[in-house]
Amino acid sequence: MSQTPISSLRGITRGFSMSIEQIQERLALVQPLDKEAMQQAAQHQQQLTKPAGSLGRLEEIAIRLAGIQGTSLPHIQQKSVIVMAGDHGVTREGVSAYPAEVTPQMVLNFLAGGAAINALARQAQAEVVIVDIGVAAPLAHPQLISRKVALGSANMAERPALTREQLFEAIQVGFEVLDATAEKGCHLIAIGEMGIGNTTAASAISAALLRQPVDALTGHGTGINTEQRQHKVRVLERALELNQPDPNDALDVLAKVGGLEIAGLTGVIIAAAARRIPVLIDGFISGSAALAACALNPAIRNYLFAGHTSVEPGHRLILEHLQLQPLLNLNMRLGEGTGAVLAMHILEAALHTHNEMATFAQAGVSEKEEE
Ligand SMILES: O=C(O)c1ccc[n+]([C@@H]2O[C@H](COP(=O)([O-])O)[C@@H](O)[C@H]2O)c1
Ligand SMILES: Cc1cc2nc[nH]c2cc1C
Repeated sequence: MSQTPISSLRGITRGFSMSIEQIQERLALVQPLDKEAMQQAAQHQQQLTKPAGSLGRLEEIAIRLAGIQGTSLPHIQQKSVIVMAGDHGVTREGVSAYPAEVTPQMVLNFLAGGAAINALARQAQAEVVIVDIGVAAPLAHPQLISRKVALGSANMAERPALTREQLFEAIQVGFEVLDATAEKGCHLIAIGEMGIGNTTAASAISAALLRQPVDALTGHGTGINTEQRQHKVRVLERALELNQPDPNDALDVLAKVGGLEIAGLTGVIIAAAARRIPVLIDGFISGSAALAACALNPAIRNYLFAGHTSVEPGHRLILEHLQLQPLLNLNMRLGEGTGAVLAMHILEAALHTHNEMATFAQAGVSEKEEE
C-alpha cells in the first residue's frame, strides 16, 4: 500500500492519473469483522459488574470495535477529523441560502481555529485535518492540505459535475490523506465537509442510489425557504434527467451529480475500512459519501458508525438503508464533521466501560440468580 507522508500532501496535485483498477484494489482489501474477537468481547461484557445488557448500545459499540480492531480489548487513543472542502457549480442555479465565497472563507476560519468543528475537536482531543480538494479560489496556509483537483465541480444542471479523471483523482486524494493520517497513528476517524451547494449534490447522489424521488430527500440546507426548496427540487430533477446517472454504478453517480469533497470522502472511507479503522459519519453530505462507498463494497458498512442524524430528510433514509442507528439526534445541520466528532465521546465511553470495569469475580459481587 502506498504510504504518503503528510508533508508531501501539502502541494497542489498536477497531472497524475488513477485507474479504476487502483480503486478496485483498495475495495478488495476490506475484510469482514473479526468474529472471534467479537465473541470474546461479548463474553467479557457478560462478566462486568452490571446486569447483563444494561449498558445497551454501549455494549454493542464495544463489541463491534473489537471486531474492527481484531482484539477483544479495543482501544482509541489518537483521533482525527478529516474535513474536505470543495465548491459546486450548481450554486449558479440559486440552490443555497449563502454565496459560494463562504466555502473558502470558512476554510480559512477552520485554519484559524474559529469554527464549530475546531471547538468540538479541541474538546474531543481530535486532530483536525483540512483538505482543499476543490475550492474555487486560491488558498494557501501552512496547515492546509492543498490537493485541488479542480476549481469546483461543473454545474450538474448543465453537464456532468465531474469528469471521470477528476472523480478518480478525488478518490485518490481521499486514499492518500487517510494513509498519511493512519501512518501517524490513528484509531478513529471522523469525516466532515465544507461546500456551499453540497446538499444539492448529496440529494442527487442519494436520490439516484436509493432510487427515491428528490422531493423525499431534499431539505432546506443552510436555510432556504419553502419556495426556494421547491426550486432546488426542480433543479435536481433537471440534473438527474439530463445526466441519467446509473443507480447500479456508484462511480457514475458520483461523477455525474457528485462533488469533489464527497468523492474525496468516499476515498477516505474506503481506505479507512481497508485499514480496519472505524469511521464516524457526520451528516447528510458525508452520509452520501458513505452510501457511495457501501454501494462499491457493502462490507464497508461494518466499519461505520453514524455520529448523528441531520435535519436534512435524506440523511435518515441513507442511515436506514445502511442499517446504521445514529448515536445522537440534536437537530444539527451544520456539517464540518461536528456531529461525528461529538459522537467520539460516546465511542470512547463504550471502551472506557469495556476496558476499565471490574468483573463480578474481581469485585466480589454476586451474579444473577439461576432462573
Ligand atoms: O451535515 C449536514 O447534514 C448539513 C446539512 C445542511 C448544511 N450543511 C452544510 O452547509 C453547506 C451546504 O448547504 P447548502 O444549503 O449550501 O447546500 C455545507 O457546507 C454543509 O457542510 C450540512
Ligand atoms: C457560515 C457557514 C458555516 C458552515 N459550515 C459548514 N457549512 C457552512 C455554511 C455556512 C454558511
